[in-house]
Amino acid sequence: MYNAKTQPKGSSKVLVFGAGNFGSCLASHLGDSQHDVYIWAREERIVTHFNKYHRNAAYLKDHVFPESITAVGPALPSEEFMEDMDVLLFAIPTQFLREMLRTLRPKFNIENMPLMIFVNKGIEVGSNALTLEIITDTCGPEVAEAAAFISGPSFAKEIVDRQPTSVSVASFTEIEANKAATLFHQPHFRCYTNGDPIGIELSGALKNVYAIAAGMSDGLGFQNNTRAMIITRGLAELTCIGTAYGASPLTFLGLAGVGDLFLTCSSPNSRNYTVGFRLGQGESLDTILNTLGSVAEGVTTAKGAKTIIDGLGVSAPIATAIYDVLYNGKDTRLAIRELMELPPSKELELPPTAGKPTRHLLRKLGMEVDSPVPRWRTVQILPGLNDRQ
Ligand SMILES: NC(=O)C1=CN([C@@H]2O[C@H](COP(=O)(O)OP(=O)(O)OC[C@H]3O[C@@H](n4cnc5c(N)ncnc54)[C@H](O)[C@@H]3O)[C@@H](O)[C@H]2O)C=CC1
Ligand SMILES: O=C(CO)COP(=O)(O)O
Repeated sequence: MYNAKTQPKGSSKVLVFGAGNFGSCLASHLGDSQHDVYIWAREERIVTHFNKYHRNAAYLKDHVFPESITAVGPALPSEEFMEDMDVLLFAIPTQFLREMLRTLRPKFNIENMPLMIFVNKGIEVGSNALTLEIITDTCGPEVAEAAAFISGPSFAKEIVDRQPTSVSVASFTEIEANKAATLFHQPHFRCYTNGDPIGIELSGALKNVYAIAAGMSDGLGFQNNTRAMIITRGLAELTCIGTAYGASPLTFLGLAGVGDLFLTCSSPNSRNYTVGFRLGQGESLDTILNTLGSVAEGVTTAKGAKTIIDGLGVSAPIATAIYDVLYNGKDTRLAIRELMELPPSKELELPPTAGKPTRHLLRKLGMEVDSPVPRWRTVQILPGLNDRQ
């Protein structure tokens, strides 16, 4: 029977999966706050180099990590090692997460589960699943219900430079969101909790598609008016898609929604913006992806987003145009022209919150489907859930 491990009052033992930009950055942030941190990398050379020099040989190369952090891998950690952890933090791109969780699941002691935190921002290709569904399929509904999701305007490089930063921390289970927020909260890193993990996940995944659009516009030479239009109309699309999906429209006004949308649509430090910029400048998608050196989740997420948009029957012309540019060879300048030539329409018309995908997901999770918008309240009436420590 599922049981969440009691979290210690002071320092926690944290195992971070993924030694890319964001996994390394979060390991550094937690290591800085006196937590006992381990980082798993799948490349032997990264593990060896990290433990010798306290630097990551492939990502955030200029950063010196706290000496307290230990790199492990490339073999996956043992059952005993993971059971000893208070927190398992996943910073793995969405497309690889299912395989990773499937491999790890037999090593979990479900009766003594560490807090599980996920920071990836994407939709799985093929299944169109959010991370919540991937966790449900691989680890079971109780693990998914207790999982926490961190999202918001947070470039890895700026976090390690201790730039003041804020994020949303969401879970269906309030107590777990609070635990994750407490773990990360620092004077330079504020955490706000949120009870709509589906809305938070959709925000993080879809903003990447709009970041490609904004970059593309800049790459084509359009200026500030155009970028502001894309950000604002992107927010309207994001809110319509999310509301029809069954999330709270208010979630999209938060850090993970408009906050991250604004950040990634307006900075060349965003990989998704960069993909769009280079497309606008005339490079091919293959060349860009072969030389980017890091993941841009918006490229794969555009596929799932298109299927979700079509399935919900909502109007999302920008996301659809990006899908056509990426996968149907549509010319970037033509895409912008066609968007501009659309007939006038109402500025914001929220679809009725049918929430079919959310209802499907909640049923899979074994949760009550009494409201189209999931809230902590819904979770709290389930017997026993509040008793979890
Ligand atoms: N970099 C950033 O500022 C932020 C990134 N994120 C999200 O965090 C997630 C990870 O992003 P980054 O660390 O930036 O990506 P990255 O491209 O810097 O690193 C990717 C990591 O995934 C690992 N990886 C690649 N293939 C794998 C596989 N088959 N199995 C397991 N691991 C594999 C790589 O070894 C590497 O450690 C993404 O979903 C991203 O959207 C979220 C917030 C900020
Ligand atoms: O999500 C991010 C910052 O919040 C990082 O964006 P990119 O993946 O586009 O670099």
